[in-house]
Amino acid sequence: MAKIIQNGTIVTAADVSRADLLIENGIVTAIGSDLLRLAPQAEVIDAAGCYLFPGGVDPHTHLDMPFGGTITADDFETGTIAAAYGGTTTIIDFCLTVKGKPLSSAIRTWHEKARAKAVIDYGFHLMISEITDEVLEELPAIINDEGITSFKVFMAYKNVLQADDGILYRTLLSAKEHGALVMVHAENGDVIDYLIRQALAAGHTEPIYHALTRPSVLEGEATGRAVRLTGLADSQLYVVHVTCEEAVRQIADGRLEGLRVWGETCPQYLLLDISYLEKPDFEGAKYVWSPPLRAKEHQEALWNALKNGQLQTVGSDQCSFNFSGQKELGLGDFSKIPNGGPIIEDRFSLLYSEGVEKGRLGLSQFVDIIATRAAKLFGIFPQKGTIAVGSDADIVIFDPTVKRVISSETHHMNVDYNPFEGIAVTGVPVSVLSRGEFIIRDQQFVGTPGRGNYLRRNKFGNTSDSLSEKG
Ligand SMILES: NC(=O)NCCC(=O)O
Ligand SMILES: [Zn+2]
Ligand SMILES: [Zn+2]
Repeated sequence: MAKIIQNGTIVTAADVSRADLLIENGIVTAIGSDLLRLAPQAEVIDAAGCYLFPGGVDPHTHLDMPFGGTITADDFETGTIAAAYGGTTTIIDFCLTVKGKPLSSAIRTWHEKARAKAVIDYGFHLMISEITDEVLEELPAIINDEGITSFKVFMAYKNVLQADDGILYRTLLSAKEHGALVMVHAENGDVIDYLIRQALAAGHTEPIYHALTRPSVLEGEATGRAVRLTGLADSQLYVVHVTCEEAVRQIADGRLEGLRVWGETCPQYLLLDISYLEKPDFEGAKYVWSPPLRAKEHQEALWNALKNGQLQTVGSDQCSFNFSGQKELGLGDFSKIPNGGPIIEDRFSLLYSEGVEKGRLGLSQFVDIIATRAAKLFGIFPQKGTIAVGSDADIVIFDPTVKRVISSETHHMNVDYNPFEGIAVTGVPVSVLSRGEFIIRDQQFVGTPGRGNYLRRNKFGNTSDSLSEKG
């Protein structure tokens, strides 16, 4: 049945306007006033006092993923339900390949994990565990047949996932040739490996040593190396989970020179700092991410970089492990703490509350960062990431006046803690539509697992928007 959303304020990355929306067959078909003229039978939804945002696009999630000897606590069902509660209607999840096996078998596995469970639409990046000649040969088919047009290469996690510079360079060349975007985890894995072994040999086993063995200079160095290799290959690069001023500077310098380089940060790096890793009773393990949380002054650098466009997106890097039984695998050895945390639900609200409410970001800038830019970079715009005639009706009806306090007692992620426990946020996604269907209505989940569609993404540079993607 057609729907009309009335009396809301529509916010896109381009403008803010008071207008009504007509939704038919899952698509926005008109924006304006007096829309009942066009669809007299439509269900009318009153959004007075609310913003209408495009559904969030989270470009960085790890659901149902084996990592560090365990498997993430959230799968495609719990993870996407939590995402929906939080105002995110599209995710791009990392399909982890298996060493020695064809890429296509990992992709099959990821489809099986997602198909019957996802409640929102989803695409895949490929997270390549080992890049060999065979893997490089397989990439063009993955891009063309699967619509997977971005690959993550690791410069860290030595002896597990790390690729060397030659491999990164060849991946950049292949991406340029076939129309893909290379994503990079930029930390100097060789030096980190040495520092970890030194720390453990000296008997330093606590969570704080996770951060102390991964100093920001090693993220800056690796980021600079990746940016320079991208320039040499005349390719395109997206640096995931940027945490520090040194890395921002490398990305900004590359962009100033006209290189096709973009950067993502995450809520944890904007809001939490290294002191959290020193919490007693091993609680610091809850705050173990790679790269790690940094000294507080880096937060200002990241906010400024978002504001002035040096960084373009905020991903959740959702990668949840329970404290009990999972993070605890690192008791007695910080290097065995599974990396990552549960953020998929709170990414949208945290960025609104800490960004827009606190005057760090404008409304349209918020939409660009939370939805539009990722949709453009990853080849799903304008189907996703905006409110426009012809776009999917993925809409968040957002009340900017309601306040709530984040807590694991009330969150919907399948995990026993929340890293933002006790933080108050202003603004709540009251109702969320995905392709015109309510999946959250009045803060209650009303969707169905399995309704989410797989998104076959456009090649990099294949839409007018990613071609002109400079800003
Ligand atoms: N970021 C993190 O700590 N965990 C997830 C895996 C990754 O993105 O490197
Ligand atoms: Zn990473
Ligand atoms: Zn990640």
